[in-house]
Amino acid sequence: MAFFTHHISRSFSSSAARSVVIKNVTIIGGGQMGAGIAQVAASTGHTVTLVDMSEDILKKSVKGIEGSLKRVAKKKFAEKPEAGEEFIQKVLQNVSTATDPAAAAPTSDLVLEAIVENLKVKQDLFGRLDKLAPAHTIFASNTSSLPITDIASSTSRQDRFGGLHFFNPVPMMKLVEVIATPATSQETFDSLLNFSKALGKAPVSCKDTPGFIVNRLLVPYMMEALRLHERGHGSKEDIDVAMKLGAGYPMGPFELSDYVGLDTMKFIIDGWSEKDPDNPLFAPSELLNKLVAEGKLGKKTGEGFYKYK
Ligand SMILES: C[C@H](O)CC(=O)SCCNC(=O)CCNC(=O)[C@H](O)C(C)(C)COP(=O)(O)OP(=O)(O)OC[C@H]1O[C@@H](n2cnc3c(N)ncnc32)[C@H](O)[C@@H]1OP(=O)(O)O
Ligand SMILES: NC(=O)c1ccc[n+]([C@@H]2O[C@H](COP(=O)([O-])OP(=O)(O)OC[C@H]3O[C@@H](n4cnc5c(N)ncnc54)[C@H](O)[C@@H]3O)[C@@H](O)[C@H]2O)c1
Repeated sequence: MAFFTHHISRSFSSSAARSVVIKNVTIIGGGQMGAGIAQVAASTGHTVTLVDMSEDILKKSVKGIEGSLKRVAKKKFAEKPEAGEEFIQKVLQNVSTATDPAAAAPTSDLVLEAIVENLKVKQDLFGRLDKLAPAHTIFASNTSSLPITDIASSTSRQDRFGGLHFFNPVPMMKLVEVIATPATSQETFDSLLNFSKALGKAPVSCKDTPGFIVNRLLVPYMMEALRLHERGHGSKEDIDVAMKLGAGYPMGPFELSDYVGLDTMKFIIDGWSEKDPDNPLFAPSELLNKLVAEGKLGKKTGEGFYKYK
């Protein structure tokens, strides 16, 4: 517990009494992250509406949630498969889907966005949501790299807007970065923090700076691995083995890039490079650009640096 208090302390006094208790959640974007967050929120007793652009995508999202729940249940209820099946059905009952945010936003305590990593698209979405959601509803973004302040600027509720940055795969990764902008109220921050804890996650507090904590360190490292390979200084297989066995990472940088999604990697590095073109840590990679142009986006499309069946 000391861990939380140490990391979460902020510079102004707490007024948690007035923070919103988050029960009904709308998650926009049913991709790897949105589906994972929906799963964890539903597993911890929240009512979730998952929103994406088509019924087909949503069917795939729910199938993914079911598959992941089976993996969780296999371990959690190893001795009692019937209890595992009951758990899966109970969790799935907490998840409904919609192709229009208007279906759920009016009754949501929290609207969390996990759509494509594009500022304009995120701003348009929140601008529209601002008119649909009641005053108490908190908005949050799962962005990897964009300033929360910029995303929030399309709404009239900057005080009820923050960042909630989850990690892939959401059911397994314990960390959530909770981001307050200078305009985020203490009540909103407390609500997001308490929500993260209710999901069983370990939250840390981050300033609204590019990449927050993890990505500011992790993405330059992953890009540096690409550049090392591009210079001919190591095969991707050897670099992956080296970082797993020599540095204790669970995945090598190429495996992890494929896992994150090469489109997301490119969005992140292009955005940072545009803002800080002289920073060599943000220099683009021709190999990454080529793979993305070919639609090889990593595990989610079946091929990236490696092939997946
Ligand atoms: C860019 C963004 O903004 C920020 C980010 O997210 S950066 C990315 C952060 N993520 C990481 O760094 C992930 C690094 N990788 C890992 O931690 C591990 O490789 C891993 C947890 C993904 C998988 O573990 P690993 O032991 O390597 O592989 P694997 O044998 O497939 O999985 C072990 C168990 O984990 C569990 N598991 C893995 N993925 C799961 C999922 N999606 N759902 C449920 N359970 C899962 C399962 O119980 C699995 O056992 P099973 O195969 O019997 O079902
Ligand atoms: N992949 C990661 O490791 C990771 C980790 C943390 C945060 N993020 C961030 O989370 C967000 C989503 O990433 P992802 O990996 O889940 O991407 P993804 O490509 O797997 O999924 C994105 C989903 O959003 C949907 N979508 C796009 N625009 C939409 C809109 N206007 N309305 C509704 N749905 C829309 C797409 O159809 C797709 O299903 C990005 O901002 C990314 O930077 C990614």
